[in-house]
This record gives sequence, C-alpha cells and structure tokens, in this order.
Amino acid sequence: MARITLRQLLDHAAEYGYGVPAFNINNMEQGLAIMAAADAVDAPVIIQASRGARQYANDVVLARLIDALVELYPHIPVCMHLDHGNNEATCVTAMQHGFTSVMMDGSLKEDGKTPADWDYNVGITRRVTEMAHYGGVSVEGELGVLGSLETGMGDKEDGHGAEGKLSHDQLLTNPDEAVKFVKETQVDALAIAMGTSHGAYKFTRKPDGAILAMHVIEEIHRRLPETHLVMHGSSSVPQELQDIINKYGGKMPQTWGVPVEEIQRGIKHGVRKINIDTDNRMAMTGQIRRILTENPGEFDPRKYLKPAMEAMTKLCKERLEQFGTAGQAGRIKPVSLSEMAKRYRSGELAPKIA
Ligand SMILES: O=C(CO)COP(=O)(O)O
Ligand SMILES: O=C[C@H](O)COP(=O)(O)O
Ligand SMILES: [Zn+2]
Ligand SMILES: [Zn+2]
Repeated sequence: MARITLRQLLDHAAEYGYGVPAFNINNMEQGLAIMAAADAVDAPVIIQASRGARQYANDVVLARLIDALVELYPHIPVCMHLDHGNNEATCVTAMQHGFTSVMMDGSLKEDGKTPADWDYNVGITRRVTEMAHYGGVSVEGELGVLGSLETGMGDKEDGHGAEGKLSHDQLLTNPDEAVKFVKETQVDALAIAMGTSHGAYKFTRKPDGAILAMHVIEEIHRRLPETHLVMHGSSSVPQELQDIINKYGGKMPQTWGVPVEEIQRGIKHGVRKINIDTDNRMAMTGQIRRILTENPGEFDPRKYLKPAMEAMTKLCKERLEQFGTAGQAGRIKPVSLSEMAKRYRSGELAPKIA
C-alpha cells in the first residue's frame, strides 16, 4: 500500500529541493497514463480530482480506480488529492472515499465563482483543517484569486473560477496576509495567485514578470520559508500540442502557458506542488484528433485512446523529470494516516512561522 499524504510528500520534496506535479484525473486512461509515467521514472505522484471529475466518474469508481492503481504499482507513493473543494461537505466526502489530501479553496465562495472575503476564507479553511488533521489528512488552502494580470479578468474558463473583473490586489497574494493566513488556518500547503489561470488561454504572449509575477512567490517564500507553495494553472500549453490539435482540424487560437523554466525557478523558491490539467487534456485530444482524421473509418475507442494515453504518459514523464520528482519514489517510506494524525495532535506539524 503506497498511499501517501500531501504533507509527507511535500515535506520530502522540500527537504530534497524538488517539486511535484499534481495531475488531474477524470477516467481510467488518465490514471493509467500517470502511473505509467511515474513507474518509468520512479517518481511519487499527486493525482487530483476536481468536483467535476467526481461527478463525471462517480466517487465510488474513482476510489476503486485509485485502489487499483496503487495495487498495480505498490512501489509508487500516490497522494490522492481533492482539487478545489468548495465547502466542508465536499472535503469530508472526499476523505470518506480515500483521498489523503483535500484542497479547501475558500478564495471563492461555495459557488466557485464569487471572490470571498478574508473572514470567510479563514473560517472555512480552518474548519476543514481541524477536521482533516484529526484523520491525518492534509489540507491545501488558497489565498488570492486566480486570474489574468493582462486583462484583469477572473479565470472562468473551465467552470471553476471568478467571474468578471478583479483588482490587482485580488490577483496577487499579499505576502503579509499569507503569513497570517497560514498561522490562522494551519494549512499544510498554500496556493497563491500570481497571474496564472486555469485552461489554455493564460497569456497572449510569452509571459514576462509583468504578467507572471514570480517575484510574488519569492517574497512569500522569504516570509514563509517552511510553507509549501502551490502553483495552480501551471500548464505550459506547449506550442507542439497546439500545432497537433490545429493540424488535425482543431481551432485553438495561438496562446501561451507557464514556461517550464519559470516553474523551475519557483521550485527554487518554495513551490512544491504544480497543478497540471490542460497540458494532458491537449496531449490526449491531439492524438484522438490525429487518429480519427487519419483513419476516418475507425470506431474502436482503444485505437485512439491508447495513443492518447501514450501522449499523456510522455508529458507526465517530462514534467516529473523537469521538476526533479523523478528518482524520488524509492526514497519515501509512506507514513500512515493514523501516524500523521498523531503528529498533528502532538503539534509537531504545526506551521513554523518566525
Ligand atoms: O490548476 C489546475 C487545477 O487545479 C490546472 O491548471 P491548468 O489548467 O493550467 O492545467
Ligand atoms: O480547476 C481546474 C482543473 O483543471 C479541473 O477542471 P474541471 O473543474 O473542469 O475538472
Ligand atoms: Zn481557486
Ligand atoms: Zn486549480
């Protein structure tokens, strides 16, 4: 059994100076693809499911799927994480289905659209952290609202995300507030806003410091050196994948994502979890388009899902290598949830804030 908590994994990543991609999952093919990549490079993995993924695949199916993946690859530590939990219930039901980590995203209200105020975010995140830690489960919180520094718009693209115009203050996490937030909520990891957004359309040009504010990460890390930082919306949206999709009938306007070298810079400054969904969606879609275009008579899903899985495996492998996750699986001895719970109770896992 190699299920592992986010806290244990990110503590290890901090100790050895690497980052861990968190790949979103919605179905068996994505699960198999992630595990094949982790196995190929001996990396621990974070597999995360959004509320949408849980509705799509069904909690019971997802839970059994993760059991199966863990059984198939007993030497790979797997953290099963809830992406963008919107209230206490979403977090608790994830824990009931074997998630070892939950995100309570209190930066937005329950509707996943309306920016929340400080008291709401601290209150709900603190409640989830208390509950989760009793069971040894890890918690990621979020401070600041994801959205574009180019347009000032929230990131409404894929269902979750703020609607309408946001202020510069909302779009960039304030370092002083970050310190207070971690202290008051006791989260294990903190997602911050610095110009990334979900989906493919993050930037209209290769991002520089004006629209991808890596200096905010560096400042927060200076103030909170022991806190694991999380970058959402961190797909790189490779040109090559845009080209494949468009070559085979797709119509994706030219766009830019988060360059891998910027993420690597973040990893030097406390970024430990890097969320990636869009790149994998694009890798799979490109191959499905290619196969169906080249073989219009094809109707066996395996014929296009297998190349789609292989493309996803290739992308996951690249990120595991680029972030330094490769080669770390064998160095981690999973700590049980009950042992983690004891450590929270003893106070030894409380955030260390100067
Ligand atoms: O942040 C994410 C999931 O929480 C995914 O981000 P991307 O859309 O950039 O892949
Ligand atoms: O939050 C963003 C992730 O990419 C998950 O997206 P989703 O809510 O469409 O499943
Ligand atoms: Zn969010
Ligand atoms: Zn996200």
